[in-house]
Amino acid sequence: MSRLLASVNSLQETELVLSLADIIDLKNPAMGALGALPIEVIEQIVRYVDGRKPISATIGDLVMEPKPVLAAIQAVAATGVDIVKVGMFAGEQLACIEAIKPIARSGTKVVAVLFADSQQTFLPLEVFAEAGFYGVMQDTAIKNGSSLLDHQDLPQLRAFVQEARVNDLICGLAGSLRVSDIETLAALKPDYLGFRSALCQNGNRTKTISATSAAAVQEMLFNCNMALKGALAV
Ligand SMILES: O=C[C@H](O)COP(=O)(O)O
Repeated sequence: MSRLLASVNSLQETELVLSLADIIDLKNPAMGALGALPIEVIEQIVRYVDGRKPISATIGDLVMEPKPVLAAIQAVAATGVDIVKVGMFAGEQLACIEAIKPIARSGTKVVAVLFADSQQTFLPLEVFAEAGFYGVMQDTAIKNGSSLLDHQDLPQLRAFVQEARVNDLICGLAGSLRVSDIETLAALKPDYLGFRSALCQNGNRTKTISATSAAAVQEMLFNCNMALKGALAV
């Protein structure tokens, strides 16, 4: 079953999705694909959620330089979130992975976010597994309405999910996903599907979350999971 990751930017939005989402993802969409929220806001939401759902949080759209990336991960992890999401933006990716390795291997759950719309070739996922990362996800860096499926075809995404599984990495798919993409992507059985745009008013990720849109996403994913479960049982 694929779980629902919902990206929120405030306590109010957290309240709105708490019962619908499986993972509460904290980010500031106005500051980029993985825009970071202020540490105080993350702390406030961690206190409010109080363990009822797992929480992930982003460190911002940072150029890959070991020192600032590591410092940002440590600051976000110290808030008590369960998972820290780190975008594999341009820069010294391998040096950053090496710098993250000691904290990832000693228990900080780090998820590497790979960008399907970037020109860079993905590193083999075993690099992240070897460094102790908790998981990997695909997302899009440029939020112009084009979705993950505009950049990766199904065989590529299926191979990504399988490669993650073989390497014991939690695997997520996101990138301006629409309700109509859910059936196709849930069939690949990633651990979670991530949403922001589809939850918001008019599908605009910088607007606030609409309860109706969030419910529609949750209902579709629930129905697809149930159908897949039924198909397995037959
Ligand atoms: O982690 C998931 C993202 O927040 C997805 O955002 P998006 O649907 O606007 O691309």
